[in-house]
Amino acid sequence: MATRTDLDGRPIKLMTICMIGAGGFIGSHLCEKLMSETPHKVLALDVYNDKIKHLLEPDSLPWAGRIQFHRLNIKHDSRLEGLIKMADLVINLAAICTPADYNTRPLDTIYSNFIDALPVVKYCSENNKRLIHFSTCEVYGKTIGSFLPKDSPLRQDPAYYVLKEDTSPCIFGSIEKQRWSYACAKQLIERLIYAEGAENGLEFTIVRPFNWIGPRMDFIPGIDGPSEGVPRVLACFSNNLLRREPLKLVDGGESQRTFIYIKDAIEAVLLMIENPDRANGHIFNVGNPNNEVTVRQLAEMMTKVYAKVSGETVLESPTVDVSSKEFYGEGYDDSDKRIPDMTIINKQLGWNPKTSLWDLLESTLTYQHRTYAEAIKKSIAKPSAS
Ligand SMILES: NC(=O)c1ccc[n+]([C@@H]2O[C@H](COP(=O)([O-])OP(=O)(O)OC[C@H]3O[C@@H](n4cnc5c(N)ncnc54)[C@H](O)[C@@H]3O)[C@@H](O)[C@H]2O)c1
Ligand SMILES: O=c1ccn([C@@H]2O[C@H](COP(=O)(O)OP(=O)(O)O[C@H]3OC[C@](O)(CO)[C@H]3O)[C@@H](O)[C@H]2O)c(=O)[nH]1
Repeated sequence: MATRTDLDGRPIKLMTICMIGAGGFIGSHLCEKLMSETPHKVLALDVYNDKIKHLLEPDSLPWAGRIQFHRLNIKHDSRLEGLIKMADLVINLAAICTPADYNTRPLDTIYSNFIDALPVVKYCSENNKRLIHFSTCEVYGKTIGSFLPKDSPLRQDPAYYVLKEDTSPCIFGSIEKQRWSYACAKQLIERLIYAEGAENGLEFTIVRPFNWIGPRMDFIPGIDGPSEGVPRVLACFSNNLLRREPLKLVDGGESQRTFIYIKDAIEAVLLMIENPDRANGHIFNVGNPNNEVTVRQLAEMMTKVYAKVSGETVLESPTVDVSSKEFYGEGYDDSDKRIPDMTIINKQLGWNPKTSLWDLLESTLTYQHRTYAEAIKKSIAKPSAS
């Protein structure tokens, strides 16, 4: 490999990266990128490795020896500190991060996103290890604009809805709206990391992903995950399309999101990894402000794209409305709108997202169809045991 240089033209030092949560959606793409495009070593920690199996086997892979999987639960495993000590950089992705869990398993959610992350921060601080911690766009909660009257002209003013790392407030609902257990736990761990930086000199970067989507996200219920499980919206809608069921729109599908292709987002993370002088001490929004849709529009676009890639016809009634209480249960609430401000990441790393929503859905739904269509057909054909 030719000498690789950072954004300031300096040679990039070879690193050993301890990646916690490496077996998940983002972790699998980050491992893939690090193996195929860099010479860095990865200590991949997770409870599962199904999504990175293709990187671990067979032994003849060009990167064999550069990625090592350690099956462990960071809640209770004495190997964690030793693995952190072996690394130059720690990336923490481990979390419960599916909204269906926030109001139904609030304790697990708070423990996972705050308590379980504490030893990671402590070991990094005590051993002078750089930390890239994955937080979330949900720390912003609701927009200021959502509290204005529906017909207020101020709702059109970006000052009332664009989310900025250094100035936007974090607006959550009441305590009984347990949806916010996740955002609140993520906010507190961000504050703790920031304080470790300020008081003890911890070198850190905090990433706030804005709805990264793509292949390998979550699971398809009844195929590679529990039949009653509720994954994030991409997998929910993929599951509906694969089964030829109407897509379920929660509370009318009026919430707005900006979706970014996982491969664009991973480029941003690689820049953070390899440009510590530009990334340390910063909190970065990572999203695609150009890909904003309502959830209803997302459903309509996914329906069209799926018809194109599968060759199947569209259902007569492609969507159905459900209440959030019916779909998620008591205590659900929602972020109304999520547009990331890109000033800081642009200035520090010169990064911009590239892929349009249509294009990213086309490649993702092609993957979903290729990976799951046969398995779903078989599962439907199989008479259920009664
Ligand atoms: N995907 C997104 O758009 C998005 C948006 C906002 C925030 N995030 C954050 O990014 C991170 C990764 O998200 P993802 O989408 O890849 O989720 P994911 O669920 O696919 O990955 C998380 C991984 O962490 C592992 N994990 C959880 N608890 C663990 C423990 N105690 N010990 C060991 N491993 C454990 C899980 O097994 C899983 O493989 C999370 O912190 C999440 O909050 C993601
Ligand atoms: O079948 C469905 C599933 C969901 N919805 C609605 O879609 C919106 C988005 O839902 P989802 O992708 O599940 O998650 P959120 O965007 O609300 O939250 C995530 O954002 C980042 C992260 O931190 C980690 O990924 C997580 O908290 C939402 O409005 C659902 O109600 C639907 O209509 N139908």
